[in-house]
Order: sequence, then C-alpha cells, then structure tokens
Amino acid sequence: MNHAALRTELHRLHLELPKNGLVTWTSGNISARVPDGDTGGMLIKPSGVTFEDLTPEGMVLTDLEARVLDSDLSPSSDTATHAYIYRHMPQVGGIVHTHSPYATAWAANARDIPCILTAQADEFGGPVPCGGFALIGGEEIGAEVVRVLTNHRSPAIILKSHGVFTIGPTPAKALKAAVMVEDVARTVFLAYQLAAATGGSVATLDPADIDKLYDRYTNVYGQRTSEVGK
Ligand SMILES: O=C(CO)[C@@H](O)[C@H](O)COP(=O)(O)O
Repeated sequence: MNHAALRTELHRLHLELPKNGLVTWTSGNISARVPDGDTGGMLIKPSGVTFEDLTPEGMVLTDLEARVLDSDLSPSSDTATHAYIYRHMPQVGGIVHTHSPYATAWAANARDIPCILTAQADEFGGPVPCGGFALIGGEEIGAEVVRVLTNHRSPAIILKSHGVFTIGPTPAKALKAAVMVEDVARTVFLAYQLAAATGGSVATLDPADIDKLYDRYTNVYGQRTSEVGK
C-alpha cells in the first residue's frame, strides 16, 4: 500500500476505535509503517484531536526516530514509543494503543489476563501478558512492549496502570487484536465475578490444548486468501 492509500486506511481504522468502544474522547492512537520504497518512516495520529476531526491528510508522517517529516500538527504523544517498536520489530507493520476499559482494569491490577477461553487461545496463544509501568512521552513504553512481546505469541500487551498496545503485520491486524483483547478481558472478568458470586471456580486451559487451538486458528481457520475475511 502506498503512502496516500495508507493515510486513508489509517483514518478509516481510527474511526473503528470509538465504534468498538475502545477509546474515550481523544485517547488512543494507531500508526502504520510506511514502506521504504515509498517515503519510509511511519504515519501516526496527530495528538489530542477528536476522532470526528481526524482526516487522512492530518495523519502525521515521521521517520523512525520520531522526527516529523511533513506536518504542522504535533504527532501523538506515543510517537517515540511507536517508532521504537518499528525499529526493533521489523515484522510489525501496524500498532494500536487504547485504554479499553476491561483490559485496562486488568492492567490497573498489574495482572496478566489468564487464558480460560478458546477465543483467547486462538488469538493470543495463551495469557495476555502485563508489562511494567512506564511514563508517557519517550521510548520507555516501547522498550517494555518490545521486551515482553519479542518471541511471544500474543500480539497484545497490557501495561501496568496504563492500557493496551497491540501489534500486527498490518494496522488492520493490530486493530483486530485490540478489539479481541477487550472482548476477552471483559468475558474473563465476568467469568471470575460469576465464580466469586456462586462459589464456583474458573479453570485455565491446559497448555497442550492452548497449543492445538492456536495452531488450528493460525493455520486452518478462515480463508486461505488475504482478500477475504481480513
Ligand atoms: O495514553 C496516552 C499516552 O500514552 C494516549 O492514548 C493519549 O490518551 C492520547 O494521546 P495522543 O495520541 O492524542 O497524543
């Protein structure tokens, strides 16, 4: 996808954040890696702009040192973090950050989201990991994302006292992981709440079953063409 088409795609994906209940007011952001053959670098949301005021042209182009290349708008507060992730994870083509409420509640408790659901084994290949706290504005959040997600099956991490970061080969795949992590965070929370209310208990999935589920979802589920079912 070229630079102009990526702007349009990135704008479209940002509108999915409020639609899916993942952000409030101006929180959250998405970026897309721009291919080297085009301009290189990345496109990212401008900081503090409401979702209804975002435009394709307003997406800010930066290099992978987080320097703005073509805009009068300030880029997202998380630009240095996104740039750090792209520099250290060459397979990543898109990054999403949200404060989606259930996943962020787990993050506020500094708890991994335990793997008790087949849908979670499918998408995340096990528990969703919780990383440590880092302040906003520099590369520290990115360093924590890279530290925890390198060689990890999960495309999502929750960060202590903050929120969610997801990665993917494309921004659309990273967005899917952001939608799915909120879905499992809510259901897992409800399952534990129901167990507490009824005196029951919740079993985590057997690691061997998680492996089988993850393998089926990764290699068999869905359509074999990238044009269908994105
Ligand atoms: O939590 C943070 C900073 O990590 C962000 O999600 C802000 O809430 C939105 O910041 P901008 O991307 O608009 O600068």
